[in-house]
Amino acid sequence: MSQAVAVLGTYQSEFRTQDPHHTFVEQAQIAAAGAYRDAGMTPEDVDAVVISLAPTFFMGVADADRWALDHIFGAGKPVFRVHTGGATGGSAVHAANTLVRSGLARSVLIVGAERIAETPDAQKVLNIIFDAFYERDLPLSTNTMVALRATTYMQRFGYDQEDLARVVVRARRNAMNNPYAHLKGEVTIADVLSSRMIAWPLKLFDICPRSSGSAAMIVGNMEMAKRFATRPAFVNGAGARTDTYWLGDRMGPFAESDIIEYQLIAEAARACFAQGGITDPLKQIQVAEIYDPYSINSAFTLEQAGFCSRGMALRLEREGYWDCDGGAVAVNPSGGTLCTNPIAISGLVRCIDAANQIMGKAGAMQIAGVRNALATASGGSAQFYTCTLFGADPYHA
Ligand SMILES: CC(=O)CC(=O)SCCNC(=O)CCNC(=O)[C@H](O)C(C)(C)COP(=O)(O)OP(=O)(O)OC[C@H]1O[C@@H](n2cnc3c(N)ncnc32)[C@H](O)[C@@H]1OP(=O)(O)O
Repeated sequence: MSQAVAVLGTYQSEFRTQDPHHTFVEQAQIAAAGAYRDAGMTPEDVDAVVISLAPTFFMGVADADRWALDHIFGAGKPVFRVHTGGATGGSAVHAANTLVRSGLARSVLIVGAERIAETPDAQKVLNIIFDAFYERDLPLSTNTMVALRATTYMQRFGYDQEDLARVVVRARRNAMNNPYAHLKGEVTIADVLSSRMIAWPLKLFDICPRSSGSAAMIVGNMEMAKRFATRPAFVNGAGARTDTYWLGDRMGPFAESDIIEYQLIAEAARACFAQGGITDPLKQIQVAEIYDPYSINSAFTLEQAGFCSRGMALRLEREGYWDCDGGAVAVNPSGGTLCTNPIAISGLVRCIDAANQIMGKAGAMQIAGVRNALATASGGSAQFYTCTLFGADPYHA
């Protein structure tokens, strides 16, 4: 029988544009030590390490995971590096979950760090994730790619830039309660609409910043949970799906999936919810930490994951459906990826914020009575999707 998997400790740093006082390995070590401290554990209590690390170009060192290994207490243990673009942190949690659930490890440290803003123009680096022959010269970047998706979605469902702006206003307001958030503050719809145009319809405030910082989580089996945790969160579902590399095969009448609406996240969510006993996400999930690097992204994910029907998320936003105070589901009490995006660990931070809600450790972000919390991630230009469900009790499907 598979083992129940519990979150035993978490750590995240404050996020900012640059962190000139620490190297990448120092950031990673601070996070690992922080998670050990939080769990009351030492490195000897952990059997394996998963490193959450997206493109290493941003660190200026090839294979920065190797550089960090000694500093995160990884030497002498099995170590796995995971990389699925923006979904990296979600996939890293899934890898650790698999190691513990299968009985191969009693407990696993997941750790990573990011310093994307040290690259003068991150979009030039992000451009090389696209196919060299057919796509790269278009020219695509994450900003233009998502703008393409946003334009089509808005046209399909009749939305305007104000609908996008409303998401930003909620995210920045929520982030006021998050001591670790990069961008926060009370901004108005007018502020968002008048911010600098980057790629129509996305303006500066519709787009995530480039964030530096680090994060870590320790997961363990029931025996470790009894030793080290008084109120653990349980990893009750881990669903993931991967799309083809080729953008052209995800568009048009003959496409097998729809890149515009993040169709594959529906399958990832279905698999995740089936494992965790969720049949009606809107009724059973109290907090959703959605990976939303752009104001448009949470709409795709909420719809595909079954919180509302297609094309409805931004209409429900107008009615406060996703608000922390009085909404149907508290979406991104942390402010989400729109306020903080350290790509290599953004998915991990979503998981930490969701798990902390279950463990009652979310501080000023805490939502009352959380029994189930969802964390999502997407990356590699919408090629990889992960959904992770945390619960207050272990669930056996
Ligand atoms: C879905 C996936 O596949 C995976 C993904 O996650 S896709 C997203 C990946 N991330 C990105 O593509 C990064 C997107 N962001 C950017 O490209 C840039 O931040 C930007 C074009 C929006 C702005 O660039 P810029 O003006 O050169 O800003 P940058 O040099 O980063 O930062 C300068 C200042 O602006 C601030 N800033 C950056 N982005 C901001 C934003 N969106 N709103 C408000 N302020 C912002 C920074 O905090 C910084 O202020 P401080 O110096 O006080 O720290």
